[in-house]
Amino acid sequence: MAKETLNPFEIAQKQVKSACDKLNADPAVYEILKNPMRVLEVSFPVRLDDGTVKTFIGYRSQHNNAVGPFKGGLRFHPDVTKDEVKALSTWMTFKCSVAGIPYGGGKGGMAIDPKDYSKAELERISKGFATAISPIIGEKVDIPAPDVNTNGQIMSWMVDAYEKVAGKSTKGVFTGKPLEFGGSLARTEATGYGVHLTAKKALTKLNMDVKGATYAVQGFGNVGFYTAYYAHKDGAKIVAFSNTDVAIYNENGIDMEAVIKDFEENGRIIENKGYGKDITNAELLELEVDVLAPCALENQITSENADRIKAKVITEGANGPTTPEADEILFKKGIVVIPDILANSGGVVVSYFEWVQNLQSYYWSFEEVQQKEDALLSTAFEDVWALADEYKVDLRNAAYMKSIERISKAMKLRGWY
Ligand SMILES: NC(=O)C1=CN([C@@H]2O[C@H](COP(=O)(O)OP(=O)(O)OC[C@H]3O[C@@H](n4cnc5c(N)ncnc54)[C@H](O)[C@@H]3O)[C@@H](O)[C@H]2O)C=CC1
Ligand SMILES: O=C(O)CCC(=O)C(=O)O
Repeated sequence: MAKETLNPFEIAQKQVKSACDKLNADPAVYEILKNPMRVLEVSFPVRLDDGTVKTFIGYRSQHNNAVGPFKGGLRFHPDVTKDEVKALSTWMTFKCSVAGIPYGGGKGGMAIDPKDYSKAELERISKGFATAISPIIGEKVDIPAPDVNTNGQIMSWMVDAYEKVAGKSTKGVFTGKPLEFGGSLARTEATGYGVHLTAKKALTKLNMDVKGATYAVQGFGNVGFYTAYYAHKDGAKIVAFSNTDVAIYNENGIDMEAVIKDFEENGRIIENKGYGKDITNAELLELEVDVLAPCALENQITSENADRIKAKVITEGANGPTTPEADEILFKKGIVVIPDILANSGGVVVSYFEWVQNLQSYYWSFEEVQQKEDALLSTAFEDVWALADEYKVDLRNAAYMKSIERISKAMKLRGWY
């Protein structure tokens, strides 16, 4: 057997190829979808607080815009590579399509750790990056948003830099903005809300009740926290969570009211304040739970550990946490994997709502946004579940198949093949 690849772009290509084959799609469809349409690498100088100048490298990958403008986040993380950004942009194309929103896929990033810089430096870096990619982004062209280690403040700096280049007010060029600056209610909560919503739907399909269902959540940032928050709200028992500082297990259920207070006060969980016993991140993945939610980074569930996973449902908050080899093992074990492009699509869905509100300059209530998110995700989940049933494939293949049907029609109508 060939050695398992952990290169996210090779993994993304494998996933697209697998679904194209299962659909018996015209060979031109994979030929077009296997590569991003454009990948921009930029290098720009920033003056640091000590007076020295440092050059930063950034990427923006635009995978496919047959359905609509490119859309997807910007990541600031030391491990960012061009191939990672290409993979993430590929996943965005299929994510937007499976959710039924009018976008293609894009993604960008820089290999930096924001913790290494002062707030003033981070502002100059963010504005420098936005200016450097400004020739290829725009409200109707490519609309970035937050991803790992980026947030509403960073989006606001980027809007400011972009508007200076564009010479006009155009807040809809970035989403994930703070409320006071054109953001949408329910965007902060949106991804985790959807990650839990899709898990709840899978539990129902398995005739299991969400009340009392046990959850383990790996990665406790924006996505992981709100996944646990909404699961807790629905009566589930959060037995474990982790981030880069802690990994905690409590078989009786973690005191979520205390954790929510801690998170809201500090922006993250820095230490284990008696929430349970310390475990490792690897142990968390292998716990006997009803729902496992990997909400951190890629390649967490591989052929190395897939056999030891005991969860009944895996809901992928993160992008790319499971390799294709692991998928096969999990499918054989009967574990339901709700793929990233479906499970975490709530974020881009509400980014879409933010963009629509920006274009109209008319803003909706929290409830209205969340109801609309619920409606889109529920339809997508049911469609993907039915397709998986029809073709006897896993939900990942089914989600790609549903997307490819839509994208290939748009490409055909445009005369691309
Ligand atoms: N923020 C959003 O709206 C969306 C995010 N995603 C994906 O969700 C994932 C998480 O993103 P965010 O929550 O936004 O980022 P974040 O920066 O808010 O949080 C990331 C969390 O993961 C933890 N983490 C990092 N490496 C880890 C490891 N090896 N083990 C355990 N924990 C680890 C960090 O400590 C932090 O708690 C990423 O894959 C991202 O692409 C997907 C869809 C939308
Ligand atoms: O909100 C968005 O536009 C993009 C979110 C994103 O980057 C993702 O879904 O991975």
